[in-house]
Amino acid sequence: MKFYKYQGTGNDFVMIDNRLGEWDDLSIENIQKLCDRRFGIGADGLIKINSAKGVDFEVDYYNSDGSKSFCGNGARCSVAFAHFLDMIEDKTTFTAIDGIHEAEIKNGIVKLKMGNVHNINTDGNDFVLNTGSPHYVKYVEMLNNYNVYKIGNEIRNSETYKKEGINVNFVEKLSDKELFVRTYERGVEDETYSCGTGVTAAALTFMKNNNQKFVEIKVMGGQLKVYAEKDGEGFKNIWLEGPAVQVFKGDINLDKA
Ligand SMILES: N[C@H](CCC[C@H](N)C(=O)O)C(=O)O
Repeated sequence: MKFYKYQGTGNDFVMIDNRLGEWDDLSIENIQKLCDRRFGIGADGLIKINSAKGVDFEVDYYNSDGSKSFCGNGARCSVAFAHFLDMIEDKTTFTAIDGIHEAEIKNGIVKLKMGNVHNINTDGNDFVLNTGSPHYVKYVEMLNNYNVYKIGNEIRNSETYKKEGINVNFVEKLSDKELFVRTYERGVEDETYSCGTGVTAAALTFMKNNNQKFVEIKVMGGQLKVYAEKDGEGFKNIWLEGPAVQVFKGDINLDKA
């Protein structure tokens, strides 16, 4: 199997050009093996780029445990991959598990339009919302020293959330214009260096209390930007912007993975 390895602010993916459907039957066990950081290629997730009617392509995302979801950073990397394959120029429309997305790419920076968010719920002093995947958002102090794995794992597996699972984001306000976000990701079952839908969720919980339309987000793997407009209790015209990089390419014999 020919693969490409991409990363978006440290959230990393095995990327496969599946436009001919050669890997439609890729098993969950094989996806887990390919994502394994000791016995496989190693990644937070695997993405198949499929052909799709009426749009440029389909982004078919799997977490490293084989579960499916929408992935913001993965979608951004998919746009960079499609551009690399000369499937698109600087603008695209594609489909994913949560619906149709527009995106733009310029000099390796991908700007992805996220789905609208109709409401932000609360759980105690914390927030719960869906930005294409489900997110829990908790504001904390001194995030650098915070036990993201322990607390994130506890919330993700709590009575309320354990059935469907939820991504758990910890947020520290650095200034009126910048947040620091660390995320425990469902389906990876660990902290990742960046979570696109997660930083979007964090940004919206921040913007709901002020009139900003832009937030800079520091993540473990770099910097992301989120733009959004208030729309009643929710937000519309939400964009996630940041780098997407092809790290290497290769061939792997699935039988031996
Ligand atoms: N683990 C997430 C999907 C990937 C989200 C994250 N990698 C992103 O960039 O949005 C979930 O199961 O909902």
